[in-house]
Parts: sequence; C-alpha cells; structure tokens
Amino acid sequence: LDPTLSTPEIISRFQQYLQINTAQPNPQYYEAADFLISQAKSLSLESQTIEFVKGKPLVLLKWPGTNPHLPSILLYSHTDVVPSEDHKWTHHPFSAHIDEKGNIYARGSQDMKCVGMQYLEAIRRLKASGFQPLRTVYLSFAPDEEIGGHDGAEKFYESKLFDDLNVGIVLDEGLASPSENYRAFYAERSPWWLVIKAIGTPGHGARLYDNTAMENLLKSIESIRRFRASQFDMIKVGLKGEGEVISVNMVFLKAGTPSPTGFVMNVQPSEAEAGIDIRVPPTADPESLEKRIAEEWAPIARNMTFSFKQKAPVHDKFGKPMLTKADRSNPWWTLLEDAVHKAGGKLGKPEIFPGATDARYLRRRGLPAIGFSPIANTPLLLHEHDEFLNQDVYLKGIEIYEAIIKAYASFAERGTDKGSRDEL
Ligand SMILES: CSCC[C@H](NC(C)=O)C(=O)O
Ligand SMILES: [Zn+2]
Ligand SMILES: [Zn+2]
Repeated sequence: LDPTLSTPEIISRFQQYLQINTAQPNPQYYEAADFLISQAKSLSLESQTIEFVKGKPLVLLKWPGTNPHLPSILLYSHTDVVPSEDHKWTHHPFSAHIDEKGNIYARGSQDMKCVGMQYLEAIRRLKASGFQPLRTVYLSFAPDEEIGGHDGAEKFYESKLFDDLNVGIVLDEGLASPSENYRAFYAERSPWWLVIKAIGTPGHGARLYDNTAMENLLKSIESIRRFRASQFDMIKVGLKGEGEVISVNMVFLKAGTPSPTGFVMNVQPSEAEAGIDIRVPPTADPESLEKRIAEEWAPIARNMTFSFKQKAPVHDKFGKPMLTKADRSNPWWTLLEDAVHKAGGKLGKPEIFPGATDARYLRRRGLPAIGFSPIANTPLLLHEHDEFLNQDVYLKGIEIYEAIIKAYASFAERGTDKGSRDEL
C-alpha cells in the first residue's frame, strides 16, 4: 500500500500547511506557495505561480483532462488566514496541535486551509485509484481573501489567464455545520459598509435645544434599530434564513470633543458619526435600500451625510441577482448533491452565505460557484479563538471531495453546463 495515503501522513501534511503562518497582515505567502508546489510535484500536477501583485502569489495547479475542449473545473481556496490573539488560545494557533479527541487546533483549520488540502488529498486518492479526468481540473490557492481579495481573486477572475482556463464551475468555501448536514451556498450577501455623519449646533451641555449632532444621529440610529429588528424577527420566527435578510450592525460610534483628560463633558459636539456593516442579499432591491439610507438614515433635512467604505454590487454585470442555480436544473448542483450522498454525507437546504467570499468576483461575471466546506458535526469557529477541526471530520471531507471531483471531472455533457443563468 502507498504510504503517502496512510492517515498519519495525510494528517501530517495538513499540519504542515496549517503551521505556515499566513495570518494577515503579513502572510508568509512564499512559504505557503513553496509547500503547495511541493505537494503538486508529488502528485505530478502542473503548477504555476502568478503574482498579479508583487509579493502576493497565487498558485495555480492543473490536472489535465482527456477532453480539453470541455469546460474545466476550478477548485478554489485562499491561503491567508485572519490574525489571532495567540495567548487566548488553548494551543498556539500555528502549532496544529492534536488533542486526545483528535481535534486539530489551528487558525485556518476551518477557514480554509482544510479545503485546500482536502482537494489535494482527494486528487491523491483518485490518482492512486487510476482515475483519469475527462475534464481538466484546476486548483487555485489565492492570497488576500481575508482583506477583500482585491489583489487575489478579483484580479484573477478578471484576467485573460482565467478566461483561457474555460472554467465551467467553481467550488469555493462554505461554513462548518454543527449538525450532521453539510451546508452548501449558492449565493452570498454583498457587503455595504456605510458611514453616516451628523452635524448640528454645538452648545452648552446644560442646554436643551433642537438640531444637535447627537440628536440628529440618534434619530437615525433609532430608525436603523427598528429596521434591524424587523429583519432579525424574520429569522427568529423562521420565515427567513440568516443570509436571506438585510443585516445591519453598528460597528463604530465617533463623537465628542476630546480633551487631554478624556472628553469635554459640558459641550454638545458639532459632529457625530456611526459606522454600519450592512449585508444585502442578492434578492433584495438595492434601490429601495439606497432610498431608505438617503431618506431615513442620513437625510439632508437632518443635517446628515453618508458615504460608503465599500458597496459591493448586488447584481451581476448583466443586472441580474448573483445566484447560482441550486436545484436539479443545474447539473453541477445535481452532481454535487448526488456525490455527497454517495459518499455517505447529507446536505442541508442550499443557503445564501451571510458574509463575503471570493466567489462574488466570479458570480459578478454571471458564472456559477458553489460554496462548500465539508465540515459537519463541528462548531462554527471561523475567525474565533481555538478554531479547530477534528481529524475524522477532515478525513471524511477528503472522501466527499473524492466523490465530487470524480463526478465533476467525468461529466461528459456540454452545453448545459453553465449553472448560473438561463441565458448562458
Ligand atoms: C468584504 S471583505 C471581508 C470578507 C469577510 N468574509 C468572511 C467569510 O468573513 C466578510 O464577510 O467580512
Ligand atoms: Zn475563508
Ligand atoms: Zn475568513
């Protein structure tokens, strides 16, 4: 038996990848790229490293299919991870320590170094079994997802190089599921990062008068809170899923007249500002939200202005909601669902990803992507302390990908294989 397929070696390779410190803001991208290329060599995959931006390598691997005319499969992952407060972890976040339960502790163990390595391990098993892909399978390991993907996925998906890959379907990250059902995502919400600013008449802290900046801002905050509650209620009563409502969360408040000892206590300030993280589902009407912001949350009539730190499009470049079909009219969805079942897994109802992933830069072009991380029976710990993945869950995920990649790479039909929009 091939020793590289033994459990200790599989787990050790995962640990090696986890131990490379690719935390923002200073990810060791070249160490990660070297490791991935060494993995590619051991699997006889073709590899190239592309730096759309210097110092930020994207590693692209290729397993050529026997029919290069068919659209290819892209297995996508990002190599960077979010920072961690090391001293608050039970085990150091880059130790990849395995405890007595088989839980592997590391930043990136769920988000999403697991997925990147599972793709490779699934290919290792498929190669060992003698499987030959009909369609070409690409793997991309991209930088900077955690800081918006502008120097990674955004440039990659808009490149001529990407067009030349003739990609038919992309798999990107999903989320861990605490139940036995895997989660799969057919869309995501668009981040709108809004800053609203009120100005008003400054004055003595003891006076009651109208049109202060604080009062003006608080009126907006009240209105925002009512809207937030109305959205949250739809989740609470089970009418909508987490990704199906517009979420609105205050992330900063800025006001006051600074002094060397803190804030001046008896002056009402002339300016006050709030930052709001808004997530807009693809099915929402962006124009009515824009109207709400301009008329209710930051009306000029109340001396308010607003600006966006980020306002990701809700619709694709054809003006359609950015959705990948998640039903049996999309063969890629059908193949995924059937493969997961065949490998002994269960899939929950398809969902809208509540946060942002690199897949938005692809769906923006009207192309299909499915968000999927084969992590069941596991608490959702992405970006949290003590992020871990159990080694049995990890190994099961490899089997799941083995089934998916086999099904995707063997899929012979063409013409029907664009899963995003009817027109394609
Ligand atoms: C908008 S860039 C930041 C991306 C980040 N993604 C995740 C998955 O946490 C987010 O949704 O905030
Ligand atoms: Zn991620
Ligand atoms: Zn993340």
